[in-house]
Amino acid sequence: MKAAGEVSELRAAALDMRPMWRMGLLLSGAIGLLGFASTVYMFQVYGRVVDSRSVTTLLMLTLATTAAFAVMELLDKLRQRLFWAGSLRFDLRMTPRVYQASMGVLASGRPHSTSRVMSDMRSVREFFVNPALTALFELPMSLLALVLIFMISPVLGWAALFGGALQTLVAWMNQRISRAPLQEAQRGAQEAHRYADVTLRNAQVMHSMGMLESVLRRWQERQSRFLVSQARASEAAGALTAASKTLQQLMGSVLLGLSAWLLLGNNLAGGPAMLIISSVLGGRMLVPLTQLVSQWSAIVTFAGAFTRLEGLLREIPARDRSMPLPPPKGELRVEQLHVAPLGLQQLVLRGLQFHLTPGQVLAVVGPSASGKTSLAKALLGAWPAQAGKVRLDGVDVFSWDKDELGPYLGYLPQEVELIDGTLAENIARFGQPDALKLQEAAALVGLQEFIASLSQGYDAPVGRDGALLSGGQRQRVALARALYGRPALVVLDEPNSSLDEIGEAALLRAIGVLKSTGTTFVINTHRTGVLSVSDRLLVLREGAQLAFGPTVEVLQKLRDPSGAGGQAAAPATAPRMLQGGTA
Ligand SMILES: Nc1ncnc2c1ncn2[C@@H]1O[C@H](COP(=O)(O)OP(=O)(O)OP(=O)(O)O)[C@@H](O)[C@H]1O
Repeated sequence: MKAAGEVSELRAAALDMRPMWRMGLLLSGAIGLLGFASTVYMFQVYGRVVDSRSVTTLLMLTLATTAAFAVMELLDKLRQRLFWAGSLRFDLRMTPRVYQASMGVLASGRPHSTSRVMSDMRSVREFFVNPALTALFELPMSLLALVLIFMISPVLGWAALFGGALQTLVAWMNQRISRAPLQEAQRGAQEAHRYADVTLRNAQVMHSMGMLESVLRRWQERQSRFLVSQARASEAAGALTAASKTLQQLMGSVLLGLSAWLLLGNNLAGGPAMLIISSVLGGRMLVPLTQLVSQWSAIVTFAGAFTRLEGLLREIPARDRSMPLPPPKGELRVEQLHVAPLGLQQLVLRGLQFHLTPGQVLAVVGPSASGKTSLAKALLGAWPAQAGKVRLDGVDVFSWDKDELGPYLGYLPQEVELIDGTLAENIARFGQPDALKLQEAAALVGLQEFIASLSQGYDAPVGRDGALLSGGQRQRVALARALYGRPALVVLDEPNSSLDEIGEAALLRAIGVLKSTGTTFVINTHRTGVLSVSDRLLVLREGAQLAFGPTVEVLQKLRDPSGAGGQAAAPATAPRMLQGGTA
């Protein structure tokens, strides 16, 4: 929860641009004042020129007014540029942070649309250059116009104020009427977006199993729901936008009529010129309000996007970069760890407690859904602990800055994800590839021959999601990425699921090599091969720690809880235990 009075990151970023807002206000003031040039011109023509009948005066006044309009145009362009630059600055500052938060939610496995988040970011960025924002900056000029009308005649002033109140009422009604359909349209858009995202990710499965048509039908249903509510929302907002424009025009005529009436009764100071001036001022006064009404859907879209982004950033807080920590050595301590998936309350791990020294290999076993992947996510700091801690060299991994900690961690997820790019880029985690480290990682997982056989070698593309590689090759590349640079802690989630015998032998060899140089391993597995290189064994069941200790001892205990059996029989129990049995 956000503490009372605490400013959200987005608001803070906008507030940090105070000089730009101030300049925007100043420019809007100047533009607004110059906008009165036509009124002044009119006043002067009716007064000075008509009285003096001087063509020179008329010419000079015309020139001065034209110059005023030229300057106004220039200032308007300047203001546009200022807000464009502001939107760019805001975007450059906040997009990486929003992207990181979005990735954080994605990593948690929750349904989430990054493209929706990016479209929210675009809505916020584009609001900087929306006429509604300019209208907000021009509101002080409305006030000035009102004061001038009051100065001409209080009767006109009150009439203008009444018009302003009516226009505000229209804006309020607009907000009331269009809020629900606009929100519904936004929700619909979000749902259609998310659905499109998910289906795009699963295009291969859909295509090969002929699911395309039914999926398309479902998407169309969502899309048409969104389009209908959008049309409803625009219709609701549109009706009042027309009313607001009519009101603005009517205002000019009402003030003109009232001024004429005042003039007939000799109650209008300034004479006939004031007829036109008050009418023009009345119209001008309502311009920003009309603009706000006509841009209402943009305002609602902006507000919705802003609130959603604030929620996202609150959920995935920025990590503290203030104190760089020394590189970890790989001492892993898990203390009374309770974990729930990111954003949820339901615990999937309860009370885990173990300790690994640098260079130790831990095998984590347990039946499906016992919490192995959840533990991997918690160890990497992707899921926060609800209670307890995961400490790497004594430091809580969740609060450790990911960019700082990342190079010291290796992770092979259960579902291998490669990124469109070259082999070198993927293995080197898209950083500046180091030739020696690349070769070492490739050799460790037995990939060097395959890479040498490629005409482009390390520069060969892997394709989208690694589509140009076989399943086993993808897993080896991902494994090489996890081992690149000899991280202090490597977490492997089912590393041998797509490996053949040679691949598995290479994996066990790689673990042996890096273990001897101090890398700590945590390996989730359903297969027994890994047990031959593991020092410790953790058995999970339904999110709880069933056993932890030296591999042979745990196996022994599981086989013979009374402690009567011999050690030699232990490995034979492994296959059953990996399926979820305890003996
Ligand atoms: N993102 C999530 N949201 C909600 N529940 C989740 C999420 N991820 C996992 N779970 C739940 O957490 C529990 C443990 O899942 P986990 O993936 O950690 O098991 P596992 O031991 O790795 O299973 P497997 O061997 O099948 O991969 C399951 O009951 C699962 O439903």
